[in-house]
Amino acid sequence: MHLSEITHPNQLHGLSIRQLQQIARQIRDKHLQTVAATGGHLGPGLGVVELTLGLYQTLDLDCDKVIWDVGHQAYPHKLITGRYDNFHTLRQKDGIAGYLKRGESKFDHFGAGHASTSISAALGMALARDIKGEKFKVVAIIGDGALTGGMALECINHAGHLPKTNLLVVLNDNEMSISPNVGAIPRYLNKMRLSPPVQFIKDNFEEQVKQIPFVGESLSPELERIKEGMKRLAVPKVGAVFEELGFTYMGPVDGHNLEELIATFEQAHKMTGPVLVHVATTKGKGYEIAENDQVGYHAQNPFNVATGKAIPSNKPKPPAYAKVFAHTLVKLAEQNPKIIGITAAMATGTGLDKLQAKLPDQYIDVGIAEQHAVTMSAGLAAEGIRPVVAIYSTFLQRAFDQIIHDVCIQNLPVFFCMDRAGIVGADGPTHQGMYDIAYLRCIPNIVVMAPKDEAELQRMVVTGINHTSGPIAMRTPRGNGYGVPLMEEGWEPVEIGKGEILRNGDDVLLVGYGTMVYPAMQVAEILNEHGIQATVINARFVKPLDTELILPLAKKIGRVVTLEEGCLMGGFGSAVAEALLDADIVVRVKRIGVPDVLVDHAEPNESKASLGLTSPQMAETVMQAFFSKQPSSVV
Ligand SMILES: Cc1ncc(C[n+]2csc(CCOP(=O)(O)OP(=O)(O)O)c2C)c(N)n1
Ligand SMILES: CC(=O)[C@@H](O)[C@H](O)COP(=O)(O)O
Ligand SMILES: [Mg+2]
Repeated sequence: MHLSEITHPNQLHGLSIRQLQQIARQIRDKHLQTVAATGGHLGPGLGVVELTLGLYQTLDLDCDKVIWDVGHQAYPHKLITGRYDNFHTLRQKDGIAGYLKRGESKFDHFGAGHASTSISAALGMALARDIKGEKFKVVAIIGDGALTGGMALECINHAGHLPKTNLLVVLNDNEMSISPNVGAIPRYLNKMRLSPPVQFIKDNFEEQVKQIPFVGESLSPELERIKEGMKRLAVPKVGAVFEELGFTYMGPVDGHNLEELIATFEQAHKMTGPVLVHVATTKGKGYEIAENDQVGYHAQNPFNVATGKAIPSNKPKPPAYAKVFAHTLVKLAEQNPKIIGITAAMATGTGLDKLQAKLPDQYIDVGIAEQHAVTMSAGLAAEGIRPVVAIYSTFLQRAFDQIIHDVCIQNLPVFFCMDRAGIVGADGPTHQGMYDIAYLRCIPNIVVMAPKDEAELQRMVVTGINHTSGPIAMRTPRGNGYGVPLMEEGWEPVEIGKGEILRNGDDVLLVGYGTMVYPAMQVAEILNEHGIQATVINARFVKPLDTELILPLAKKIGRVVTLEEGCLMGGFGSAVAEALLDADIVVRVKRIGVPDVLVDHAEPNESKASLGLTSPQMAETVMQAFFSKQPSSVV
């Protein structure tokens, strides 16, 4: 059977190991060719091909439920659940999503994107099953990185207390998060992977049994079961933590050995209560370039399969915001040992790997633990350290209470640097940085700001580190800056609460925030072509808003447009409208931003066009709102 003929995972039932190995080869090839063409997550999925096939052969996916943690590794799952034919649309507008999505397939039992949710979701389904008196199996598949997330441990604590609730947790242990995994849990897992008793049993057991006179050969069919039993004898040393927490621990299992995987899962399904099968895999398995650079091939832009090199873009790009941020942070940290950069398992994405390389003593990776990162930073700040918490806008959502409870109520100087704020593109609705303006500006004591470009970013980093005594947050977008001239050092801080006028005009006031400032200037140019003159303000701060600058101009001009790359509900435009209301200034206000919708995966510019956020579209919006121009087709 060829992979392309599989539209239902139950078609794996009855296939021989050889047939499964053949399908595994086809999955790897399809996975590699597709990601090389579209970009996406490579290493994670290549590492779970046998795990997926082995597990699914032991399940009945007409009733059993599988919940993948994060879901970035679930491309093999997608390929055997009816999405082979349109897999080439991966992560493209209206195409296959990069994570599981309940609306995309009946086999996507639970969506994700953010880590550490799978066991909780699976336990919920298992409890529902038992309440309804149904009998399906529920399996959570979680990576060793995701296991460092608090939610996963909260659920292990809960599930381990439910000896009658059947739940299988498959731990996909490849010793990697995006970067090498960190913390005591991965260290413990590694000890289990390498534990002498298990190693001995794996390496010598079969040979030893076969040499037993008379019975040796006849035991072969039972070997797997006996071996598993022997390993369980070793369990007091191996898997003790999970056993003590109420789970039956099995493993570690070779995650690329189909026979071992199938035998183990079949054993696991016979057990009652919570069971954890520890599977040892290699991230990027089967593509040597990815195996040798597991960090670099966690995710990739389109690349050449033969060389592994990214497909060169036709024009050189300005530096990424993350790179500029990291350079500035390192420069400031070199002058002040109290500056500590903190990441939650996103060293490469935030650029903090540069700080780690240059000043390792001023760098902390807490694992996938955003809540812990924030409250730990509050502790650091309470003792006079300057913590710089670099967490993506979307992942910082995890720590909303910690920001209030541990940082802002205590008015501690923690600097939140939120990369990937705004529309991120292919990662889709779970990763869009839509809500940070709204979720931060409502908290007392915090300063909230956004640079108009990468040069202002450098100035704001200085402000955030050296010119505040309380909580402060800065948002920056995914991707590259505008290529504006950058200073190597000596950056002038921006004054808190102060915006700037970039252009004057009497017909309409355009107030831009962050990544919408340059577009606001483009809108002004388009309006100018229609004889409409705009004043453009770079607000710089949503909290405190520069009311001294904005309100008198609003009153004088009488027409106000706010522009933001974030949710309109409670966002920057709401802040300006509230300030006008509070000042009893009655003017017409048009807020431009992301309406109350989820923004699906697509190229950022495609998403902006869908949302009416391109500069021509925004100019049209302004003309329709204030200058009663008849709607025309916007090119
Ligand atoms: C809450 C949260 N923080 C950070 C991320 C970014 N992220 C995506 S995958 C990943 C590493 C996951 O490691 P693991 O679970 O071991 O899966 P692997 O990539 O090794 O297969 C991280 C940190 C995320 N998805 N969710
Ligand atoms: C799966 C996950 O959450 C990360 O790998 C994320 O996709 C990284 O996003 P960036 O590519 O924007 O760093
Ligand atoms: Mg991992």
